[in-house]
Amino acid sequence: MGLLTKGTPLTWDETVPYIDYIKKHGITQFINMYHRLKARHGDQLKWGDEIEYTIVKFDHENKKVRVSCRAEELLSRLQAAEEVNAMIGTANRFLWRPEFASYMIEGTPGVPYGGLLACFNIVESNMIVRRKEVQKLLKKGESVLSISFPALGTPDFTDPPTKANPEDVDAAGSMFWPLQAVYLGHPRFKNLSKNIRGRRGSKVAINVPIFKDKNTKSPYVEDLSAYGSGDDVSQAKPDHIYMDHMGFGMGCCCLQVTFQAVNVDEARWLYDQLTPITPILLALSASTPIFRAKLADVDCRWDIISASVDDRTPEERGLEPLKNSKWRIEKSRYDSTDCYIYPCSEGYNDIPLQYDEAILKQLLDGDIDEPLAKHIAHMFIRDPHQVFRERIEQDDEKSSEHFETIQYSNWMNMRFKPPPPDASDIGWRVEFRPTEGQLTEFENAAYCCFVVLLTRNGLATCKSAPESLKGTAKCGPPSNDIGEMTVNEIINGSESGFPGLIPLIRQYLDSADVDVDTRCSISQYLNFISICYTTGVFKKPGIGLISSEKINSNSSEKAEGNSERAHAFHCAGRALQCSAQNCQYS
Ligand SMILES: Nc1ncnc2c1ncn2[C@@H]1O[C@H](COP(=O)(O)OP(=O)(O)OP(=O)(O)O)[C@@H](O)[C@H]1O
Ligand SMILES: N[C@@H](CCC(=O)O)C(=O)O
Ligand SMILES: N[C@@H](CS)C(=O)O
Repeated sequence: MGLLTKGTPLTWDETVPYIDYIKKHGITQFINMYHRLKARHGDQLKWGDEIEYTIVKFDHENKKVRVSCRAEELLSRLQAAEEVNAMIGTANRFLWRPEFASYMIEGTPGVPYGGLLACFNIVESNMIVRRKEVQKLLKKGESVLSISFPALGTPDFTDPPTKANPEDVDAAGSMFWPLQAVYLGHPRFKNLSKNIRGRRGSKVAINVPIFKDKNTKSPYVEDLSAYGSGDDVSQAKPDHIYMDHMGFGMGCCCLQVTFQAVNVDEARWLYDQLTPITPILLALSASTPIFRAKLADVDCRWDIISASVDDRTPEERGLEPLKNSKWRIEKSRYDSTDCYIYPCSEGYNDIPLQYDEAILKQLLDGDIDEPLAKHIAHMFIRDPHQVFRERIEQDDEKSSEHFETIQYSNWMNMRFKPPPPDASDIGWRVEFRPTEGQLTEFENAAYCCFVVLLTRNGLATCKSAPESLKGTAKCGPPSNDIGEMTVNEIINGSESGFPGLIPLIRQYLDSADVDVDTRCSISQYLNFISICYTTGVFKKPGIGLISSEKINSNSSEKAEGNSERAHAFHCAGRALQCSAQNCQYS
């Protein structure tokens, strides 16, 4: 959902003179916050899921499904219940927040779950009732999906009807994506897309490999003349599905899980331990094989979102010699993490990190230890895209807004989240972000509980978090105990001796105090993940920490096994059928 403060948003050109100021103060805010909260200890394990939903509308007469752009109206009704609960002092069962698109809403449990294993038994039912809560407000023909809509950006994909206008700067110049499909109830989303375009110097270009069957022409070149011409289509590549707006990525649905750690050290350790799991969960949960109603040769949203917010200049992308930009940047700001942050993980950091020396120095001078300072400095190579005129001057002792504007627009597979400055009951957290939204509550609950259970299980065979960061000298060199395994072996165990994540979780449950009913629910989740067919999607997986370079190569190799997987759709017997032009339920 991101940072939703309000004010008069600056355009990209208006932002430029303030960039250095905002970064400097963002870092000061982080330093102040870190020292104020670093000793915070004893927070309970808490966790919660976030599901992004798409509202659709069926037009049975014309056999067509469109997205229904009613998020703002639905949210005002869903959120009204929160206000009433606040007045009468009752806990919320759910919380509802806006997301990028005008057809999307995000739902979370009203309060985070706690450490009891019995919580695993209410996750799915909370998700079921959460969906019902929305369904109650839907109009005839409307439905709510927790997967990404496959026909985004096709002509006539919205209800009410809208039309893209490449001349509209507010719509970031897209020839497919109408402004009305962006959530306009908060300036964040329109502003981000406009300013990403402003910084990049052109609209974003997303090219996804098309799936080729025997009838697909080779090369496959789409006739885009009905949409635009000249500059509008100049970035479209043959053999690819072309898209040109942030919404094609950010308008996809994901399932995220946030954990609260006992203290900052544990949060940093958890961040590192979960990082190698992220590409595996992305592959397992892959459920986005169709873009602009065309079958793609990838089945995840990841590369599409990554390209959809890629604000790097041509110089930063390596297309032109460096002249005005400071450096080449390897990746978009939505991508995988580049470094571990727990001190004992430092030996695994083998990707050269870019950072501004002055920013790193500011952090080190502010007594932030080196691994954390480098992580923050590396995030701060990105410029802010959401600056409000009234909020430039801030009290750096009290506010963390300049820090958060950059932190919340570094959309990485993991996020390390300091406690909010104004909420004393929330501790240091990490967010697990790669998982794709699934069609059913059962699947969403299964992936969510699986990730949470991994954190209970000492993250499989890994050592538990050392007691204190002061022990860094005893960390020792990086382990060589690394083997190559398929996802199937990682999940279910390998002949080479790795027991597998699911058997390890089962072992843990055998020794834990868990009631029969909860154990039964968890067993079904584990069985589902265990049998969900996985091919050797990764060439270089590992368990525990592996080098950060390997994690990144895993991410880029994720598409390799795709042709062997009939997309994740078979796992749940889904009935959504898509032709080249649109999607329908059979
Ligand atoms: N103290 C807490 N500990 C752990 N999880 C929490 C805590 N408070 C809220 N959550 C859970 O964190 C999730 C996201 O809540 P939060 O308000 O932090 O969102 P956010 O920071 O805006 O999210 P995002 O990073 O996706 O933009 C929800 O699932 C919620 O239940
Ligand atoms: N919709 C985005 C995530 C949005 C966010 O950053 O919360 C996704 O599918 O990853
Ligand atoms: N979830 C995204 C959508 S742009 C954000 O607000 O950061």
